[in-house]
Amino acid sequence: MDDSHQLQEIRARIDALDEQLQCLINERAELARQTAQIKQAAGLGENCFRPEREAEILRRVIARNQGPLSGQEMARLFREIMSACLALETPLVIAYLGPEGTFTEAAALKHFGHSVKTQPLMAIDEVFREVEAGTAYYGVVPVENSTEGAVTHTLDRFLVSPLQICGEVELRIHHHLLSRNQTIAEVNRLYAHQQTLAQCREWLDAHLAGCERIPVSSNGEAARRAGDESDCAAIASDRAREIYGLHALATNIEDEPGNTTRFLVIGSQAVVASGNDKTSLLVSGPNRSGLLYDLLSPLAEYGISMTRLESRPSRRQLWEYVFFIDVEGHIDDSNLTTALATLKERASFLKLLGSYPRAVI
Ligand SMILES: O=C(O)C(=O)C[C@]1(C(=O)O)C=C[C@@H](O)C=C1
Repeated sequence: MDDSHQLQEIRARIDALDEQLQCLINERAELARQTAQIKQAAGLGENCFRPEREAEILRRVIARNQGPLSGQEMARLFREIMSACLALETPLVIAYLGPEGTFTEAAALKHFGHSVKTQPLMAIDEVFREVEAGTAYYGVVPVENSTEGAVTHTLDRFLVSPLQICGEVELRIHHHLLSRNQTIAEVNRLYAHQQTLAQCREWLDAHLAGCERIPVSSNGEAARRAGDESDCAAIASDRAREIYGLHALATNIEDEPGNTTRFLVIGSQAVVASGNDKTSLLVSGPNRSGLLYDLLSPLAEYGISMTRLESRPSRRQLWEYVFFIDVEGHIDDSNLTTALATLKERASFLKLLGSYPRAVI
């Protein structure tokens, strides 16, 4: 049956708009290329990625959006346009905790868009090393989960690394039970990252009580094994299911429906203020009564909101701790600069891990 006249008319208007959009996107790409030439001529380095500028653009897209597409959806489209524009300037290499199909890969692509070159590595430590060596411009590593708390490997690595935090990514985590088999009854062994096993504990106790649970380095690795071996399953993402050709025996098996993981973008670049930023610090002092109070009170005094506090063994002295603190604001904000000067006088060790834009998408 022929398409109606009305349908043809609407499609003609869509075609005309697509043509305009395509011209406008290319015009934008040409301008982005010019910004790269200016930055390079001014000796601002070969890395043209500007986290603060991207965050400002994405926030503006969301603020002015009128629908029917949602602000987040529109921001994701602009995220990809900027990613393609940047790829014309510098092909960014992003190292992440792999293998392919991990949530860290999804976080890296959410933050940088799909026009970057991703480099999967098998351990958090390797991601830090690759960025420290300059082989990758940035790295993406998990830092905390809303159900299970801190990723201690990442925190501990900041004690010795010269890298800065250049950004954060938040990702809703959905876990699926994946296998080559068609039924749960055929599954005798289960692979997943230790944190994932913990995030699905109640579901596993109810549905796979007798099954051996084997922690592995990542959910991507778990899915890879489930693709190679019979009578086993993995807990991993939908992307891992696609990559390793597995069946979903059960979907969304995480115990907490709001399960979210926060990732950090690490690099060697100090990021300029974007207008809505966070700053991360590492601080410690000799154990004494009131130490933590003394370290935190300058923040309260200067009206700085703390979004996170985590303690870890200092690894220098028994029962001495370092505190990882996230606050709102940028290090160039005068109240934060003053508060940190006071804090520094009271601490034996203070390291600024970086100021960076709050996650936008
Ligand atoms: O404004 C710049 O400095 C650009 O390089 C352009 C642009 C963009 O596409 O808008 C591209 C990459 C940067 O990360 C930020 C913005």
